[in-house]
Amino acid sequence: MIEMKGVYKTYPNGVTALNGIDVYIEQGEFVYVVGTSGAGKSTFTKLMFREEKASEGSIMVNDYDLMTIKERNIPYLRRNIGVVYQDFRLLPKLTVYENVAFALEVIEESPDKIRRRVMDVLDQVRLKNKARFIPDELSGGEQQRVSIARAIVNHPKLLIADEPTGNLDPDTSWEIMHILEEINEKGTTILMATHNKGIVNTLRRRVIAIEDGLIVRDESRGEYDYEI
Ligand SMILES: Nc1ncnc2c1ncn2[C@@H]1O[C@H](COP(=O)(O)OP(=O)(O)OP(=O)(O)O)[C@@H](O)[C@H]1O
Repeated sequence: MIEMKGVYKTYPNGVTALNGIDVYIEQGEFVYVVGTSGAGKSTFTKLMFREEKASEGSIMVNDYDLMTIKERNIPYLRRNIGVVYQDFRLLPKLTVYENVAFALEVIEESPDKIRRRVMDVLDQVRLKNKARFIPDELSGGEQQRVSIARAIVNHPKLLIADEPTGNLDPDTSWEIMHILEEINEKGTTILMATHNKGIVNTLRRRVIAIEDGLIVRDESRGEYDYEI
């Protein structure tokens, strides 16, 4: 569950990226966040895992109050949130297996549990056969699937994807979308910032449009509605 009320974000350089956001997202929803470049989409998503802190307003994510959360509790908030980026952000010297296991090792799961869970999740993104490869030996779509596996290995309630298909060709982008849909069907909330008109207009879901730091449109089964 995500709830924002009267949320403003002004960066230290004086740029106001969010201008009074009110939104409620239920557990299990699939939401696209659309808007022109610089509209505030990334800022909106970054507030949810406390990558950035709001300047004003209230934000609740999975029962955490993000305005009052203590620094030492932020890692616990983040255990329930997976994040996927346009540029994958894998560790280049680690194998596929190690990139995914890393997220569990830092929370000190037992080796047995780690092995089982990593192979399960690699199976889910159809990369079990490439567990020993390093990122450079994979295609862009495969790298993005590793980054999705890493994001969901801990069973997060929320998966944030910031332009996950931005660096991929159309076929590969659809592959990624089908995986995100499967993850959503298992109950994970998905929040996806995107410029991909074809995907938004085909795979109809809730669309939140942001312009100049404000939500200007919020429709279930909405449209992309921009030229780019
Ligand atoms: N760390 C930062 N410091 C200062 N200003 C920032 C910072 N991050 C973003 N901004 C500014 O905040 C505004 C919103 O940026 P944001 O990245 O949220 O937009 P966006 O909608 O995600 O854009 P894009 O589609 O290009 O990724 C822009 O004017 C941007 O320059």
